[in-house]
This record gives sequence, C-alpha cells and structure tokens, in this order.
Amino acid sequence: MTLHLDDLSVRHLGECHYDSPLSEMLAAKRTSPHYVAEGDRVLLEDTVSMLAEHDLPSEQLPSFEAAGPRRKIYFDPAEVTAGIVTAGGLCPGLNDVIRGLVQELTVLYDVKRILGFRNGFRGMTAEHRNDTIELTPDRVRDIHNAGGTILGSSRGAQDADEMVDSLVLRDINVLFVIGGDGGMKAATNLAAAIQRRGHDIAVIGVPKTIDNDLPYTDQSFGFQSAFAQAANFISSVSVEAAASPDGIGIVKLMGRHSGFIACYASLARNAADIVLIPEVPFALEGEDGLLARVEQHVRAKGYVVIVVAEGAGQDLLEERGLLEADATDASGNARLGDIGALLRESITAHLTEVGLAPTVRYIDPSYAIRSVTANAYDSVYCLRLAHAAVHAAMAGRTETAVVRWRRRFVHVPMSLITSRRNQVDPDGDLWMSVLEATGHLVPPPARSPGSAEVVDRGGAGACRSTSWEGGAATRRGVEFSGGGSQRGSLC
Ligand SMILES: Nc1ncnc2c1ncn2[C@@H]1O[C@H](COP(=O)(O)OP(=O)(O)O)[C@@H](O)[C@H]1O
Ligand SMILES: O=P(O)(O)OC[C@H]1O[C@](O)(COP(=O)(O)O)[C@@H](O)[C@@H]1O
Ligand SMILES: [Mg+2]
Repeated sequence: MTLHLDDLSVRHLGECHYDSPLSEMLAAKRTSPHYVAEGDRVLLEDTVSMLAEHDLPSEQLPSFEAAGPRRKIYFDPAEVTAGIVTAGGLCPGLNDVIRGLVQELTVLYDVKRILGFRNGFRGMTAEHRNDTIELTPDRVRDIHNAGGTILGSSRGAQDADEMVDSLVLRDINVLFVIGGDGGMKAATNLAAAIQRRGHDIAVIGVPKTIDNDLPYTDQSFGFQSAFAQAANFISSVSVEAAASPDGIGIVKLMGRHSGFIACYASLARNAADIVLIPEVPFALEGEDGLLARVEQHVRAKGYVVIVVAEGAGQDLLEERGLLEADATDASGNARLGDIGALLRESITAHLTEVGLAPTVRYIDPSYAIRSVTANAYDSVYCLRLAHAAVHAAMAGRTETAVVRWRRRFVHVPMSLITSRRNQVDPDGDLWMSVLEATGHLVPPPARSPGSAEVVDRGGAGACRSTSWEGGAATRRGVEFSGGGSQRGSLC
C-alpha cells in the first residue's frame, strides 16, 4: 500500500484558542535534533531509495505530525473531564500509562476530573457506566509497581452509540483508549459515532500489545518487558534439557499471528536451536522436517531447545483435525490449537521410534509473560506516550493514536494502526538474526550418504539446507518452495 501525505493527517476537533500552560516555555524553546517543533513532521520512510521513489518536494513526502505540546490548545483545561479505558489482553505498562495520563492531566494542565471505566469497553455500557474509578495523583501514585491494569480489561463487543451516551452522561470530553488492534477499532468506531452525533469529544489511542504486531510504531510498549520474562523460561528449559539424556526443551510463547516474542526472547538468551513462528510454515515429517532436525540436534549435542510461538504450525493442527474450525473469542480473535502439545507428542514418538529415549521438558508460561510489571525501559516509554497522548487530546486531536516512530513521538490516524498487522518478515533482518543465532546459516555438516545420522557432532553446524551455496552466510540458507507459499525447510 502506498501512503500519501493526506492518508497520514489526523483529525482535529477545531481551532485551538486557549493558551497552553506551557506556551511561554514553548515560545522560548529552540528546535534541536532532539526536539521537533510543533509544526514539523516526521518522515514515514527513512531510506534514500524509498524517498527518491516518490519524486516529490520534501513538504509533500509522506510524514506524520509530530507529537508533543502545542502553544495553543483546543480545550479549556478547567472544563475538561477525562476518561480512561484499558481494553483487550493485558500488557506490561498499562498502569504506567494510566499513571502518566493522570499525572500529566492534573499536574501540567490542571484538569480536575478524571474517570476510569472499569473492565474495558464493558464499563462504558449503560449497565456499568456509573461504576467508574475517580483517578487522582494520589490514587495512581504506586500503581506502576504492579502488573495488569487497575481499571480491569475485557474482550467482547459493545454498542458504539451506547458508549457515546456514557461519555455524554458522564460529561467526558477527552477519552483515552489504551488497547490493541481490537481496542483501536472500537475507538475508531466510537470517534465516528461521536462525530456523527455532533459531540465535541476527543478520542486518543495509546496502542498496546505484547505481540508487537501493531504497525506504524517502532515497538509496542510492554513488549520488551514481556520478552525479557519469556527469555527466563527459555533459560530454564535449556538448563533442564541439557541436564537430561536426549533432552528436549520446548517453550511455547504468546504470539497469535506474529512471532516477535519468540524471536526476541530467543535472541536474548541465544540458547534456542529451533525457533518456530507463524510467519514461517514448517513441515514435521521429511528430510527437512522438524522431526529430522530435532533428531539431528539430539544426536549432535545431546539435547535440543525449541521455542515455538503459539500461532506457529496451525496448518499442521488443521491437517490433523486438531483445530476447531473458525473458533473465535468474544472479540472475534482466532482461537488457536495447541502447537506445543503436538510438538511434544510427535517429537517423543519420533525419537522413541529411532531408538532414542527422550526426556521432554515443556513449559507454556502463557500469561506469566504478560502479567509482569514494566521494566525501567518500558516505564519510561509508557510515561512519554502518556505525555504525548495528553498533549494530543488537549490540542483537540481525535481518532488519533500516539506512537513512537523512528524514535520520535508522532500522531497517527487510528485507522492506520488497524490497517494491517506487523509480522516478522521471513526476508528481513530480524529473522536473519534468528537464523544466525540458531546456527541455521552455517554450512551443513558432512553426513554419511543415505544415513540420517549426523557425522559432524559440532552442534551449531547441523543445518541440512538443500539450497546452501558456498561459505557465505546468506539468505540462501533458507529455502522456500515455489509461488511464495513460504513452506520451507527449517534452516
Ligand atoms: N472490529 C471491531 N469493531 C469494534 N470493536 C472491536 C472490534 N474488534 C475488537 N473490538 C473491541 O475492542 C475491545 C478489545 O478488543 P480485543 O481484540 O479483545 O483486544 P485488543 O484491543 O487487545 O486487540 C473489545 O471490547 C472488542 O469488542
Ligand atoms: O487469553 P487471551 O486473553 O485471549 O489472550 C491470549 C492472547 O493475547 C495476546 O497477548 C494478544 O492480545 P491482544 O491482542 O489483546 O494484545 C496474545 O499473545 C495471546 O494470543
Ligand atoms: Mg488484539
């Protein structure tokens, strides 16, 4: 999809007439490489070749509005009642964002009333709309010390008009939605319903997901804390596997459609021999299949560590009738089959059949990786996103998400955040790093002709890619069969 300048402009509620409490400071502030002035824009693309392709003057290049405080603002802070809602799955840092919003609104803009809706959009229905939490600096002072969200969250659909009624009835003119792709879709619908009904209410999104699968953002907040926790489970399983005869360590990590957690957690420990993600399909059987690769690793170094994203290999489950057709959760998200169980069972059966005696250590940390508190890096990130969100709302931006893009904070139309999903690019440098770290890019070891046994027991050199060319570590180590189907060898 080619994006133009117009696709990237965000909606304003109207002219900004009020002086910001920061206006004097901002008037005196100098622009520097680290500070983008309010009228400046941040480029969508960052390579010379991509920019050259547009063949446009610089002011027409696709770019985002810079986030940050404005000298003039749209809302009179004395008249503002803000609402906050957290929606969808948990993510480290939700409480940090809530805390940052409340502190910025009250301390900087002197907003007097902030209401937290309970349990996601459910809390904005007629039945629950009066059961809100009054959010004050005192109330939120220590909430970043706990994971989850003090507001609660939920999945499942709500009526947009009913939620607009709640905003009107509770006098809210600024709503912050901290949610994932689903939450951003709901917020977009809500903003559209607000506009249709002619209300003056800003809706600002702070996108979240531990899966890191939202586009137009460098990395989603909480992702780093989640994969750091995931990495601890990889260490545990590799210690267990290494200490067992014919040890098989398997860790299944969250990641419904994108394998970012699996990739980053694996790279963080550099202990995985095989990484399986939804973006790179694999076969179980056959010379290049997973079972042969596992056997190779066990014979070569005595054990194997496999990291699998929960969304990987769903086609294999489907082929075996282990996937409930079209199953979805309350929000319409796909319900997945258990790839971890399939791996455990088929690997055990295969290794037993070839005369090994596997000891399988299988860990599914599940919610344990997303319920943690944000690490220091994510806490800073959350706080700065919260600041940007408050500035955007006070300046009358709406249907707008605040994100960090190429290390700068920017405003992105909400609809763009839900326009597609970020996935690990099998041809990109992240997957390349995973292949390098798991030893999949070194030339295959010498093998006895016609034998499944690996002659070289050097561990890392156990790749059997059929498309290997010479000594250079190139992408040719990964073979995908025709038509971009991406079914490929595991190497
Ligand atoms: N397409 C959609 N249109 C309107 N609301 C949606 C849509 N998808 C999800 N939602 C609502 O947004 C909320 C969060 O969505 P969900 O998919 O559960 O989590 P997330 O926001 O983390 O992706 C739920 O209340 C859900 O009903
Ligand atoms: O059991 P739940 O709440 O549906 O959560 C499971 C899913 O939530 C996720 O954390 C992503 O959720 P979101 O889309 O809400 O960010 C996935 O990694 C996981 O598949
Ligand atoms: Mg989602």
